Amino acid sequence: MKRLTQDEIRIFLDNSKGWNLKDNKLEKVFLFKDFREAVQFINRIQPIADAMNHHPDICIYYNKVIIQLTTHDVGGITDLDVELAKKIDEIK
Ligand SMILES: C[C@H](O)[C@H](O)[C@H]1CNC2=NC(N)=NC(=O)C2=N1
Repeated sequence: MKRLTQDEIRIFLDNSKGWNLKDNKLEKVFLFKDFREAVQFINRIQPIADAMNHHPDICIYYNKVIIQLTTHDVGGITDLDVELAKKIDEIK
């Protein structure tokens, strides 16, 4: 994995929809009809995250899911976080 520079992070944010920088993590808020759909979304993330061995921080508030991405092993944002962000966008 490769830690991203601030410029590389900015390029991803500028070219993505809904991802922001929060506490030095990539963050996006996803809204659903209800809790069931929110949980189903998280369940679709699970096999992707396990296959990558890279896992999101997730908060769920009824129909709102907040995904935060950082690489805990290096204490920063890496290419794995951007890769996972793109895969999560694909399954929304
Ligand atoms: C031991 C295991 O491979 C590591 O702890 C992996 C698991 N998933 C991970 N996920 C994330 N987001 N960051 C990590 O550093 C990380 N490390």
